[in-house]
Amino acid sequence: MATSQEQLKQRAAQAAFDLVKEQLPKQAVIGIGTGSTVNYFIDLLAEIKDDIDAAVSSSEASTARLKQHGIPVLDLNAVSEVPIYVDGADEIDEHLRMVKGGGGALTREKIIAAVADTFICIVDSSKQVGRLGSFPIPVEVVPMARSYVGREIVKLGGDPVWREGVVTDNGNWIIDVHNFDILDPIHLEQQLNSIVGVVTNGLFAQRGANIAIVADENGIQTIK
Ligand SMILES: O=C[C@H](O)[C@H](O)[C@H](O)COP(=O)(O)O
Repeated sequence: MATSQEQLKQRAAQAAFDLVKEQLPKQAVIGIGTGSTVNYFIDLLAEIKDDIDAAVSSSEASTARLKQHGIPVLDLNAVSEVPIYVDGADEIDEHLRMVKGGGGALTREKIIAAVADTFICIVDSSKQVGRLGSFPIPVEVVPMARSYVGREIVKLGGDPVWREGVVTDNGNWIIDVHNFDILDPIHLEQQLNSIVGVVTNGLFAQRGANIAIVADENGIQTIK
């Protein structure tokens, strides 16, 4: 019987958990991303909650799940070192650059990723792409700038679609940008960031992952 996508996500989370158990220093703070794949990881992390100091979390949803398991969550401002950050992705390429933010958590994710020494990305193989951009690029905007940012995105060649009704944990809105032809993800990430009113965007190219754990039908592939 074919392995379901949920089973693959679970396997990727298990492989990351095994790696974290081996590599995370005792009583360290671990960075936790957001999404259905990371949820499996959080559930496993509960097994070693006494061996870690606490977590820093990229969303209210992950914070709630961590706390349900009795894992303390610290404000990032109280933390100077995050040795390992574990998160999923919507797309990942061979250089471990990613598109993230399908769940709207991109800004806090990018902040924790910036602090972390090692970013471990956990995905099922459907997230692997030759070129980023089939998944629309999420852009978090200050609400009053939505239309302006949309017009600027059109000038860059993208088709902006407002994710109407969604408010991020930071009180902002999301624009999903379709049809970008992404030849240089780092350049586009910078261009999007330089539009006034943009808080952050879901291209994780300047700071990609250090390790990708990819689960497919045949097992686990670890890419560094
Ligand atoms: O905002 C959400 C995050 O960037 C997620 O890490 C990403 O959308 C992948 O989520 P999932 O593991 O549910 O596919």
